[in-house]
Amino acid sequence: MNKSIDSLIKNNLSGKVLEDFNRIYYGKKHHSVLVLDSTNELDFEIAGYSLPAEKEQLRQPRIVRLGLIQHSIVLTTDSPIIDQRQAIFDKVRNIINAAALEGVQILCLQETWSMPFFLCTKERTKWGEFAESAEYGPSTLFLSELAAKYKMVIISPILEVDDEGVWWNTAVIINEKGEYIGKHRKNHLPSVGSFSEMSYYCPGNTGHMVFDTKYAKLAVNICYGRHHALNWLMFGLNGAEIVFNPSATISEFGETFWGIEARNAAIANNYFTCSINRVGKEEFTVGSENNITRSYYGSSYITAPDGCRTPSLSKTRDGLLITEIDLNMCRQLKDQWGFSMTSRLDMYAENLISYITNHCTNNQ
Ligand SMILES: NC(=O)NCCC(=O)O
Repeated sequence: MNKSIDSLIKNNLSGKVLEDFNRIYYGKKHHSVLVLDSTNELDFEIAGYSLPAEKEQLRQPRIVRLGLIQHSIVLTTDSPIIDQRQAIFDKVRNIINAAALEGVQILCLQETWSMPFFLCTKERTKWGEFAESAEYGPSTLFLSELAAKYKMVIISPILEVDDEGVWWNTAVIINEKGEYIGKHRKNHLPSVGSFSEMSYYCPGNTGHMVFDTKYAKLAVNICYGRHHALNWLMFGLNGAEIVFNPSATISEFGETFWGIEARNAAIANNYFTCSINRVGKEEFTVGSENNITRSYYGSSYITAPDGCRTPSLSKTRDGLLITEIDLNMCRQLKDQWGFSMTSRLDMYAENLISYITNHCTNNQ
């Protein structure tokens, strides 16, 4: 089924019933739709919302415009690597230009955006030239120019190869001057079904970094890390106001979880979460005749600390989701719920140490 729940609801409910559904499912504030300047003849979906905070007497709103891009690959995966990458660059440049027109200040791309997700083929050598330097690779250089041109912070998840030739699943952070300011490497690697990424790279060694950018304190939780609640927790403890979850996942793996895990993390950690999933079909020929086909379901969306969320982008189309948020909401929800006071971290730390000690001892 290629219809998202959002489109099914919009096309089958109306009036008071639709209003009640929206209030309960999305939360009270989500439907403030942004008026967009972009023209209609774009060849991708574009949608804009706002997730406002309560007005305060002493603090001005801290309004930031976020942009999430989901896109398919352009050429077939047996095309020359340089052509595949350039075709994706050309598509993404077009969408970033539209994001700039709409005033996007922080933009996030999907997991390993500048290549097909060949990590399902169990092959390495054939695809090795997609791996690139985090600081100086073609994807970083391409986006740095756009970041400086549009004064946009850009999060660029890529396949990194470091100076020792080791691969990592890495999100590069580029600031609004087009400067490389750091990277986060994927903490949790899947070994489930056709997702067996441990044969490609190591679990990340950058911990839970939070990047204090011009517009917000942000962190990145790459794809499979969304299933690990403590992964989300640590970004929050380190001060993140927005956590981006660039992903590449298919319906067979937890599409029912997709709208739950990042939304729950936003509520539990009093920050915004941004869920970006790859979209479109990708076909690989492995060996002489084995073909692998995968379809990614997009459905990117954003959740606020109060649990209100935007509708998802399409399950099948390239898309740009623009959302205007007020970062004051993070503190407002911290004050309202007092999770940092009631969290009992010392108790959990003690119990975790004891579990690990006993568990590891038993396993030796
Ligand atoms: N890229 C990735 O980590 N996919 C794992 C499958 C999932 O967690 O949905």
